[in-house]
Amino acid sequence: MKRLLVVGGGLIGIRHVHAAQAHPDCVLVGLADPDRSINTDAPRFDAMEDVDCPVDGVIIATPTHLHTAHGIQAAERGWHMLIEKPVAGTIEDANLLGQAVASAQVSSLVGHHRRYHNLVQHLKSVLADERIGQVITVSLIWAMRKPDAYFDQNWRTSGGSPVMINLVHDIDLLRFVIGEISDVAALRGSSVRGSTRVESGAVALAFECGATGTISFADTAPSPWGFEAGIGENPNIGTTGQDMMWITGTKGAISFPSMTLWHGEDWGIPAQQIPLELTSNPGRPLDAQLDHFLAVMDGADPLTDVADAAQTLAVAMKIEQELAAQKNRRM
Ligand SMILES: NC(=O)C1=CN([C@@H]2O[C@H](COP(=O)(O)OP(=O)(O)OC[C@H]3O[C@@H](n4cnc5c(N)ncnc54)[C@H](OP(=O)(O)O)[C@@H]3O)[C@@H](O)[C@H]2O)C=CC1
Ligand SMILES: O=C1CO[C@H](CO)[C@@H](O)[C@@H]1O
Repeated sequence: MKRLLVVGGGLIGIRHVHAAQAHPDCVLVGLADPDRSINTDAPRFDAMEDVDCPVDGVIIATPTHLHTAHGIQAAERGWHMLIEKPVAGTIEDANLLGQAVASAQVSSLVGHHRRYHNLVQHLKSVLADERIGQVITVSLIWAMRKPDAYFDQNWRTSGGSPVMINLVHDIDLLRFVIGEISDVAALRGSSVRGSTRVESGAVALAFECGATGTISFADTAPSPWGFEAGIGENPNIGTTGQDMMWITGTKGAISFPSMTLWHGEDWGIPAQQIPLELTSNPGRPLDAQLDHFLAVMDGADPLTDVADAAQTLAVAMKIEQELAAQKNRRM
């Protein structure tokens, strides 16, 4: 039975608390968070430093800029760690964390939980099996309207760019199913809320395999299109079941998450829809991620560790830097 600690009990941390409490192979030793108003029956600590009981692994779900400090502390105490995404607030911080993990010889896993969704894994194998030939293009939309309160007087007020909070998931998804990203360019959208942070924009991507892609994103536009809306994986976000990603290749195309597969020839012949057998969903990605974290603590290879997640972060940071250098476009 693995002893788990959760640090940070906000929007995602409390979901980790519930997942750990429900898991038969681990016991939650506590939640460390200074906010005593959090509604939980887990044993409480005000800070990670106060934890005085044995711990095997920690889930770090604090604001992004604190991941490195908490991760280094965990490594020094010999605890394996699951760190929420993005792995750190800067590349320098990610490298420091990577060094601490390596020198303490503990395992790390980063919370890019979409990798555990069975449809994502199915898409990865469809592309790897070249069911659409060689990937040529990908178009992805992530657009939702987050409530104003989400950004009100907290760490997201100025640091809450959807690139670091949300696109980092999409970037990781693209790396996972298509391959490494070699180049990016980005344009900043208009500010609707009047904030200084990025709110929306457009990104162009080049992949090492030769494919190119685009991402349109906004946290100011209520829309049916986005991973969470399409998949229904986040209890706070309404599900529409609509596609949010369209991939073309030399032999056909596929849209996601409907996994609608098309085969085509030349322009005179309409593309044909090909039935694809889908396996039933084995469970929620956050639970599957926890299963994997427990295995990683026993020596399994992590699906994405600090070093791998730092590559996703590097792409997000490059986009963020390009956008930060541009003025808000006016409506
Ligand atoms: N994988 C996923 O689907 C998701 C991942 N995330 C990631 O998780 C992280 C947290 O995001 P989110 O849950 O939205 O943020 P929240 O602000 O909702 O939660 C963060 C919590 O950490 C607490 N906290 C702050 N400082 C400390 C500290 N030193 N020690 C212990 N606890 C502390 C905060 O307390 P207080 O409010 O009092 O400051 C708050 O309760 C981010 O990196 C984010 O990108 C977020 C959402 C979903
Ligand atoms: O990491 C995340 C943070 O923002 C979104 C909404 O709060 C989540 O769905 C997402 O997975």
